[in-house]
Formats: sequence, C-alpha cells, structure tokens
Amino acid sequence: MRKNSHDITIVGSGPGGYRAAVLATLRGRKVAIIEKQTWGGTCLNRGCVPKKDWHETAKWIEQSRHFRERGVLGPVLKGDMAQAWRHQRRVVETVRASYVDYLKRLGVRMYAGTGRFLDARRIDIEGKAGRHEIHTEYSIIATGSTPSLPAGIDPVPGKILTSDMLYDEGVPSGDRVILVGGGVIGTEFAYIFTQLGKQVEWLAHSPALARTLYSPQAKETLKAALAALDIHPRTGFQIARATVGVDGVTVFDARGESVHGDWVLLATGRRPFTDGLGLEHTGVTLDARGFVQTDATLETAQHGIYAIGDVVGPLMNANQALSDAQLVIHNLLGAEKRERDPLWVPELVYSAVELARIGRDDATAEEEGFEPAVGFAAFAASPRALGQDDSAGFVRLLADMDSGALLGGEIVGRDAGELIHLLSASGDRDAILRHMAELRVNHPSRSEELVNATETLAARWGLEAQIFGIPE
Ligand SMILES: Cc1cc2nc3c(=O)[nH]c(=O)nc-3n(C[C@H](O)[C@H](O)[C@H](O)COP(=O)(O)OP(=O)(O)OC[C@H]3O[C@@H](n4cnc5c(N)ncnc54)[C@H](O)[C@@H]3O)c2cc1C
Ligand SMILES: NC(=O)c1ccc[n+]([C@@H]2O[C@H](COP(=O)([O-])OP(=O)(O)OC[C@H]3O[C@@H](n4cnc5c(N)ncnc54)[C@H](O)[C@@H]3O)[C@@H](O)[C@H]2O)c1
Repeated sequence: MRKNSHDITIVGSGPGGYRAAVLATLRGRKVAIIEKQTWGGTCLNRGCVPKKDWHETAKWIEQSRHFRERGVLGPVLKGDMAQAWRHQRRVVETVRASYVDYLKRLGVRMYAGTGRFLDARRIDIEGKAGRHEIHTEYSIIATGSTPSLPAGIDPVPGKILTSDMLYDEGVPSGDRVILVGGGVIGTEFAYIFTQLGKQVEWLAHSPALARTLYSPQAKETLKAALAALDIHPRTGFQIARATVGVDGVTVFDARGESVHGDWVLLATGRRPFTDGLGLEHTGVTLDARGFVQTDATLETAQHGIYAIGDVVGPLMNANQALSDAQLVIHNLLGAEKRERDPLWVPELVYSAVELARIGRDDATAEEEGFEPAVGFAAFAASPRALGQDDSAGFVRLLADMDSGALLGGEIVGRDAGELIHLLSASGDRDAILRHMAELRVNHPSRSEELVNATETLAARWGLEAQIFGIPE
C-alpha cells in the first residue's frame, strides 16, 4: 500500500469520527482521520463535555441550599460563570490531550486540515502544513453540525452568541442574559446559567422540549423543578430581529415585543455541516435539510462512503454518533450487515433534573399496535435519593402486555444518565425486565428503583409470569 493510502479515512474527529478511528484501528485497519478545527469535535470542545462540567457546578450550587439543614455551615455559595468557563477548559484540554495521545499510540494517521473529496477514493487535505492528497478504500463522513440561526440574525462576538462561540471565546461581561430557544440547549442552559449567577430571560417559541418524546409527566417534573428555582420560559416569543447598542442587545419578535439584556445566547437548533466537503465530486446525496442520505447500514448513495452522527441526523446527540461509529465499523469489517436503530440509543437532557429515555414512548407503542403496561417507581420513596436531598423524578417503564418485553423506558432525576445504561446494556429486550427483577442490587441505591418499577409491572398489570417466571 502506498504511503498516502489508507483502508479507511474519516473526515471529522467528533465522538463519531474518533470512535470509528479507534475501532477500525483496533481491528487492524490502516486508518486516517482529518480534522479542520479542534480534535474531539463539538461534543468535547463545545458540547457534552464542557456542558456536563457546568451542570455539575450548577448542581453543587443548587444543592448548597440544603447545606445548613445537613450540618454544613459557612458562607452562602454563588456561581461565577467566568471561573466555571476556565474550569471546563481545563477538563476539555485534559481530555483532548488524552484523545490525541491515544490516536497516536494506536497509529492512526492524523491530518490537521480541511478534507475535500476529489472523487470517491481521493481526498484533498488543506491545512497549515500545506496540501496533501490521500487515497482511501473507504471513507466515513463524520463532519457533524453547526449552529443554525434565525433568518436575519447574525452573530456578534461578545453580544449575540451561539453555544460554539460561548465555549470557544469565553463568557461575555454582563449578568443579564437573553437565552433564545426551548429545545435541549435552551432547557439545559436556562438551569446552568441561572445557577452560575446570571439573570436569565428565557425566550422560547414553544414550551420546553415540546418536540421531544419525553412523557408529559417527565416534562411536568422538569417544569416544576425549574419553577422551584424561579426559572420560567417566556413562550410564544419567536425572535425576528436583534439590535446591538453600547448598553447591550435588544431582541424583537415579529409582533414588535422586545427584551433587553447584556448579551444573547441563541440556541435555535443546529444544521448538518457539509460545506466545502466536495460531495459534488462523489455520488453522495443530501436531503432537503442538508442531511447526508444513507441507507439503514449508513452507507451513502456512493458505494464505499459512509456517514455517521449529526451529519446524518435527524437526532443530534453524541450517543447516536458513537452508536453509528460502532455500526459502520461492524458493517465495513463484519460478515453480516446491521441496521441503524436510533430508537434504542439513549437520549439525555441535563437541566434542573436529568431526563433520560430509550425506546418507544406511549404514543409510538400504541401506534405500532402494542398495549403498553406502565411500571413506575418514584425517587420520593428512595432512601438513597432522600439522603441526597434530591428526590425529584421517577422511573417509568413500558412493557408489552402479552410478552413482558421492554417497549421503552424513561428515568427522570439525579444520575438518570448513568441509570439508563441498565436499560440499554442488553439488546435482548424480550428478557431484559425478567433480568431486571433478578438484579443483585446495592442498597440503598437509585438503581433499585428500576427493580421496583419492574415489580409494579408484575403486580399491577398481571405480568407475574413474564417478569418472575411464575406459572399463571
Ligand atoms: C452545547 C451542546 C451540548 C451538548 N450536549 C450533549 C450531551 O450532553 N449529550 C449528547 O449526547 N450530545 C450533546 N450534544 C450534541 C453532540 O455534541 C453532538 O451530537 C456530537 O458532537 C456529534 O458528533 P459528530 O461526531 O457527529 O460531530 P461533531 O462532534 O460535530 O464533530 C465533527 C467534526 O468534523 C470537523 N469537520 C467538519 N468538516 C470537516 C472537513 N471538511 N474536514 C475536516 N474536518 C471537518 C469539525 O471541525 C468537527 O470537529 C451537545 C451539543 C451542544 C452544542
Ligand atoms: N443532551 C443532549 O443530548 C444535547 C444537549 C444539547 C444539544 N443537543 C443537540 O444539539 C442540537 C441543537 O440544540 P438546540 O437546543 O439548539 O436545538 P433544538 O432543535 O433542540 O431546539 C431549537 C429551539 O429553538 C427554537 N427556535 C428556532 N427558531 C427560533 C426563533 N426564531 N425564535 C425563538 N425560538 C426559536 C425552536 O422552537 C426550538 O425550541 C439538537 O439537535 C440537540 O438535540 C443535545
């Protein structure tokens, strides 16, 4: 093989690209990865990792309300967002260094520059070190997404920011923040910013998380937790215009209503990123919204070119990108092909409560002809949660009335992002609830509430045989 030839070339080093590079190299392939900006992509540098660092700090500050009654005495704590920004940078830089080190140790060929397809097997890379042309047997497009701004609104450094700008450039001065968007970022940042000491005016077109599959009960629990901290979205506000002056920024909606603040954070969605990738020199096709079109195995219309993560959509989260990477490497190197199943990749929101879900919601289950039984356990009765002064939330499981198979699950409350693995660990969804009922647990723990929810399925819905294996 020539020096500049690779078995697999990956464009983009976010969670999707990074994971694909590691897995393919561990399986003996000669792999190249190209990154035009910062190694680790959105998730590491301006997404999941710094956001979770901030969420942790926000939780500490919120929990400090209980310090006195718990016997922890001292001055009242308050947030400092500029210092919190410096903290997440240190975490991000540490993780990034270990990512880069691992890729190097594995022998992945790392190219810093912008990758552009010349044809289906040749990629041009333009970077600080000059231009390279590489040859590749297979390629994986993992170029992610970029913020999508409302028409007529342009970013202004220090005044009108996207989340990418906030993490790349730092926290602007001024405590009065206008946060636009009722999606995942808006819902997470409304909580985080408030705990970190900002006065947040949260403008949303529709109620928080309106376009997600979380149950009404989950959304109500979130709403109550936010309201307890005096965080309320102002709904029906669709930002149409913004003006920047010496004293800050004013945003207007189409009706002419206005809100004034020191700076604005736009969380109005993200769009797939394929700009400058040279896809016109390949047979790869895009849909009307710009997502790369693939079949269920994640191969594009161009044989040998695959796509993963945000650039495929429609859901954009790191968990999906990681799962896609596993799938594509399996499909490239395995004998049989597997198909993408986004429903069974966990989804998370980190706000005043953590929300985690996997599988079908009630409506989807019913549409598919299932009769869902609901297993439920509230953290309000959990000795572990009560001892943590953090007992909001619940576990909610959907099971098929006939077979006892898991149809979907939702966990709301502290550590939901860890607990969801109990539902995602096994692909055997016919048997998972039976195994859950037999789990050898650590007591007291939050995991026990999954066992309790499973047992309510047996007790209240007559699923004893399916869950406990007792003959009817
Ligand atoms: C504020 C925020 C918080 C988030 N929190 C979470 C969370 O808690 N959990 C979660 O699951 N998800 C979260 N996400 C979503 C998550 O970050 C993305 O879904 C994930 O990063 C997508 O991974 P990816 O590999 O598809 O692409 P990306 O991470 O976007 O990486 C793509 C990379 O490709 C590079 N690239 C693009 N074009 C080229 C080119 N032509 N040549 C070379 N390189 C190129 C880009 O520079 C980029 O580094 C969050 C997102 C944001 C914005
Ligand atoms: N925990 C996670 O997995 C996680 C965390 C953060 C972000 N993400 C992903 O990143 C992507 C971007 O997040 P996001 O919250 O920006 O997008 P989103 O699509 O979740 O929400 C965008 C919001 O902006 C609103 N909006 C759009 N135009 C508007 C306007 N002109 N005025 C007022 N509101 C307007 C929409 O109504 C919607 O509520 C999403 O796909 C999200 O899933 C995932």
